[in-house]
Amino acid sequence: MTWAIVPAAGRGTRFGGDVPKQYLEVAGRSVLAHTLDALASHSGITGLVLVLEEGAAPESAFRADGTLGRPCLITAGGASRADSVLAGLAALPDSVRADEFVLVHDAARPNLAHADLDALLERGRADPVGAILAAPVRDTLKRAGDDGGIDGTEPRERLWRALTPQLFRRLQLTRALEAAAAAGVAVTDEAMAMERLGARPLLVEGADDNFKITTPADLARFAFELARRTH
Ligand SMILES: Nc1ccn([C@@H]2O[C@H](COP(=O)(O)OP(=O)(O)OP(=O)(O)O)[C@@H](O)[C@H]2O)c(=O)n1
Ligand SMILES: C[C@](O)(CO)[C@H](O)COP(=O)(O)O
Repeated sequence: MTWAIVPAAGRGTRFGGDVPKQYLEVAGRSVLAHTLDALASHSGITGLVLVLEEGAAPESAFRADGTLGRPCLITAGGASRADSVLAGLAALPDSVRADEFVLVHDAARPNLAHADLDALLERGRADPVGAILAAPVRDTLKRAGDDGGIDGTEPRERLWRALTPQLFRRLQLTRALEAAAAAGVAVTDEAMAMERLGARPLLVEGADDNFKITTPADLARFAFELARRTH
């Protein structure tokens, strides 16, 4: 069984608007509530650590009536996603051993399928280091010039898009994130912090529709995907 850390302390600046995107509603529930349910409804998840912006009201985040059916601890995040993940790691119960795998999943990725979680947990736990869900790049990649013209085409062989959840051992991930912070390196995912220390986490292919809600178009896409799945 695995604890899940859910970084949800972002402001959603690229999305725009006054309400951070994780609190916007789709089908009557917040994006965050959909994400928490996707995790809490999986039998392999022991509990969740929800990382919210300092001072955020948990009740505004999700149904606070305990209907998740799993322990859900709440802690304050930090200025960066990495800071928030470190806060989530520190908030895990003492019962979560240093060598125990924990997973980190973006609150902004509500469309997580249990089949992907199954694959990550099974293959990640069998790896010495851990694993991440990822999707192979399938489009041609262009490098842009300052004038908006194409400077060139980048080789896409063996390029993958990192998704979440990402699965690593509690102490190893904590130390990797702390080392990156101490070196002044802004890591954009957990794997990057591990890679810096020479680790080679396993890539586990995940569904393309486990996308991150970053812009309004992504929210509309999630609403469509949810309607398609539930009707
Ligand atoms: N200081 C931060 C920044 C981000 N996140 C979380 O990390 C996830 C992925 O980050 P992103 O999509 O970049 O969210 P925001 O930082 O809110 O978006 P933006 O960069 O557009 O402001 C989100 O669930 C977000 O809430 C966090 O917990 N703490
Ligand atoms: C962790 C992540 O979702 C993997 O793709 C991504 O790096 C988050 O980046 P963001 O800029 O914090 O959204």
